[in-house]
Amino acid sequence: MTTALPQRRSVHVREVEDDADLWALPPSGDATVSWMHDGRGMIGWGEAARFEITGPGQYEQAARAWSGFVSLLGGDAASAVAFTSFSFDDRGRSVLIVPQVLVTRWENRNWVTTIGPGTPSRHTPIARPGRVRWSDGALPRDRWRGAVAEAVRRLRRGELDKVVLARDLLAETDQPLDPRFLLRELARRHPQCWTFAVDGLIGATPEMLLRRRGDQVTSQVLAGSSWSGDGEQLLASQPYRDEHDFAVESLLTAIAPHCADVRASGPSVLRLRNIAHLATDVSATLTTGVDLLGLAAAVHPTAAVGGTPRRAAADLIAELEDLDRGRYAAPVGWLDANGDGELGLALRCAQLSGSRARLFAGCGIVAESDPDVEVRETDAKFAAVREALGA
Ligand SMILES: C=C(O[C@H]1C=CC=C(C(=O)O)[C@@H]1O)C(=O)O
Repeated sequence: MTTALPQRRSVHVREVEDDADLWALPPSGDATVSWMHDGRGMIGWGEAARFEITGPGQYEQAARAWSGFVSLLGGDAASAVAFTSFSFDDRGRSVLIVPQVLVTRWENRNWVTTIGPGTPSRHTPIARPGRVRWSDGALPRDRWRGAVAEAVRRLRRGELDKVVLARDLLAETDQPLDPRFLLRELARRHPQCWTFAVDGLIGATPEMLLRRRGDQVTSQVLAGSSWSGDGEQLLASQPYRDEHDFAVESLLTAIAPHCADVRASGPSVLRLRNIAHLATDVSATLTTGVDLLGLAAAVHPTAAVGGTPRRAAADLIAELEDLDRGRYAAPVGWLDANGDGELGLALRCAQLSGSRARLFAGCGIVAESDPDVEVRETDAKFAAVREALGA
């Protein structure tokens, strides 16, 4: 684990009357973090602390790092928040960032929390990316279609029940990418989604993996998608319902040891700008006192991003996908000093680096899946970031 954890820090909270463009508040795109949903949420900048975590046990390592920082803050910890984004698996790097300045917007009121003295930095205007050039990622479209066809063969042979395969797409822009630009465009187009930014991973995810408030846990499982029509046809399709049920079942099984009074209601249809999903709402009461990160360790990867059985799906993904998922499709969000917070799945997102963006999109595959339909489903999922980049 690498850490930037300076001396004891103090926290200041004040309310500001300001309905300025929230996305223009960070002085630059670098080190901007966000978690916004329908005009509410948090945006921050600067780093009061940063933890980078690698290897096995990333959730436990992150929990230790965060509780160490919280005890350093002492009585001030109540208003501190960390933004986090996990690696999809143990091979990657997870990150936990405590912003120096945090603006929380709720019911049209803004609170600003500052940790430490804050370093004044020059404000740069939000920059547009200019022209965008597109190229293939790890697998060109037709080879990825072939990978899906092979997965379907294995599913039909009964080797597993469901697998989620993903592909990437590369964008190169005239100007260095400004995360604030992409965030603003995503938030404008996808108010129902959580517009997130952590360490250059930027997106607008529709999927709330886990929300913990005291002993209450909620989740909304998404799986089974349609980009045409109003999505009602998903409810009538047994393969889509099966694809969905595997994802719900994986979440329910993983939280069961920690919870009582588990309720699942669905599926219903969640209609988004470019796509519709089957959605099931889950709520439960915690009985073991496990914190948000402990729950994430238990549930990730659900079959919305991995598959069923989990081990067989992981093996098939490694064999067929040919992709480093990085932090795509893993938990992303925020946590507080009480172990409460929200973690979505990092979907409809891109990893930014200078003038380059790597976009990710995946699909749940079952024995009845049609590879051509799955390719078009990834196109519909890429559209969230593609449209925002091209704005
Ligand atoms: C893996 C992705 O979506 C998941 C979430 C909703 C619907 C999904 C689907 O229908 O395949 C996926 O399980 C993605 O957007 O990259």
